[in-house]
Amino acid sequence: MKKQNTWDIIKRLFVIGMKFRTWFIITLIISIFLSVISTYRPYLTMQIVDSDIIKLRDKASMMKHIYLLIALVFGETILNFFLVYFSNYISQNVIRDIREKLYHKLIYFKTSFFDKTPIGQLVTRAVGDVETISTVYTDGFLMVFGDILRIVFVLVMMFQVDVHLSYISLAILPLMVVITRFFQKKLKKAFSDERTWTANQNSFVQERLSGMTLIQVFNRQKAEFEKFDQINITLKSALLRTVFIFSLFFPVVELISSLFIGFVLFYGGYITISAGVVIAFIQYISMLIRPLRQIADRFNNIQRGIVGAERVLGVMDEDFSLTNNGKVVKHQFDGKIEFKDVKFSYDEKQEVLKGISFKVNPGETVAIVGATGAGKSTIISLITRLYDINSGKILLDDVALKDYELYNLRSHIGVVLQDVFLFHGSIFENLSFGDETVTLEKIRKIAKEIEVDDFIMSLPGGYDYVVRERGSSISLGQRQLLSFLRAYLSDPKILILDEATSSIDHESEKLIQKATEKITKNRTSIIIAHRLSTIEKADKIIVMEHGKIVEEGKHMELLHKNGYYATLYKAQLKHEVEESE
Ligand SMILES: Nc1ncnc2c1ncn2[C@@H]1O[C@H](COP(=O)(O)OP(=O)(O)OP(=O)(O)O)[C@@H](O)[C@H]1O
Repeated sequence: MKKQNTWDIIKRLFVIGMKFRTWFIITLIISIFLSVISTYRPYLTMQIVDSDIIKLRDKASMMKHIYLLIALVFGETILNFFLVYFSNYISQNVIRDIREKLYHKLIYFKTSFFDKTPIGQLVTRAVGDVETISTVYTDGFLMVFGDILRIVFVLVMMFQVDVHLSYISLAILPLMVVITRFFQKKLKKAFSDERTWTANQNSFVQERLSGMTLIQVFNRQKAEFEKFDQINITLKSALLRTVFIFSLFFPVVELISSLFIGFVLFYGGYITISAGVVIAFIQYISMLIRPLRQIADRFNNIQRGIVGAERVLGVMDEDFSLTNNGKVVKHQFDGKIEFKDVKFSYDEKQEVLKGISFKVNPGETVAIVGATGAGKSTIISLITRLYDINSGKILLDDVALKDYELYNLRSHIGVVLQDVFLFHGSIFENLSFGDETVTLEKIRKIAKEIEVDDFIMSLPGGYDYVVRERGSSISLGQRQLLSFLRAYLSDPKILILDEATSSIDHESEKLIQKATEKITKNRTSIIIAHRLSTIEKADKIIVMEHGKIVEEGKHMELLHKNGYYATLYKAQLKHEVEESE
């Protein structure tokens, strides 16, 4: 993430906020009115005390001024309400926009970005950090403008009331500026630490909650708790540092304010200034300190918002989306796939595919087998263009994969991934997956074809049955069946099936076998095979080892060869026999 200049961030946030310029202007006008009204109040009080009460003893004039004072107080209250409401209205709209843009950006990022970035960190960016940006608007531009305006008006009024006292009071300004700057610097670092450790904690908790079963079966609760505790302690220290700075700042400001008021009282008594002037000045000093302190306070919040904005804008500035320069758009594919000397690595360290070449003719079913880590699933990721290859060529119907428009390409490929992912929601929602053209009737028709309708209907509520997060409320086999149905629904020309390695119950296994036969018919299918039945019936078997193809052919041919495949097959067969005993 690039480091950004604070002013650049402020400028960018200002530009984003300008979308709501009408509200900005309305709030600005309210702010001006408020400054005028509030600074006129002490002046009026002075008039009531000095002129109406002490000098003239004019009851009628006093009542007139008191009514005006009451009107001003009410007016101020109403305007304050609108000021707070409108500035929050602007900020909530702005952050809604930012959230939308960020999420939009994220869902188009390429897979490698998510490989490298902890999900918890992204959750912090998308939720917590965005939230802090709102303070830039609620406490930011408009409020600071209002505060500055109030300071100017207060100074003008002070000079109207008493020039000498005004000069004395002016000394407060540089003092406050120095103190504020000092605390501000300390706070910037504290905020940054605070956000970093919040993100760390989020990522840790998110990951551990996802892997809770693992933690529990391995009895790692204590060790994991200790790790969490360590992060928690650091986060607490970071938060306490912020609190410490704040706790010191406010009493110091209060102290200065009290000292100045005391001095005005002393000076007023000493050179016998009128009571009204003293009363007005006491109010003016508070009115001067309040915006000064608020500005400091607001700057702190703005600072926090800017730190958040820096992180959020940083993610938004990154361009991690997969290049989609392909122009070829097809409505119909034959389904011929060809790999020509494809080399690929996830990172610079290790080449995962070391020159893979094979061909799948339209309508064929090809099984890919090999030991774990051989690179089988990687082939799937490359066909679906989750990653781009380093060298070589992948052709689909004789056109290079990257020459196809990406979303058009993916719309013709159906995928059943090894790790079936279901979202929290009904079975129907999981199957239609946001495609509004998919109706329940259509789903049921297809489900019947691959014989999974009965199983779905046997769940409480049938297609309305709500699957818990990640599909944890249904069995692995059932999840796979749903995943089959999801892939089959779009009637893809190419089907890619990454069979789960984990064994599943006999009933689901049978259903999956039947479904596989059905859905691979009349379409090009690539199956990362772990089951013997799939392997035997395949038109071709590709055997992989350490990122290379070591054998290729039909089941019987490969068995007769008595090479790597035969060894793998026999090992699997033995395993299956042992399991069934
Ligand atoms: N996202 C990733 N980032 C970095 N390396 C990866 C990533 N995914 C896989 N690898 C590495 O690439 C190699 C091939 O992995 P791949 O998942 O393709 O193997 P596989 O043959 O499908 O294994 P399995 O049968 O266990 O699924 C492995 O060494 C693995 O560690």
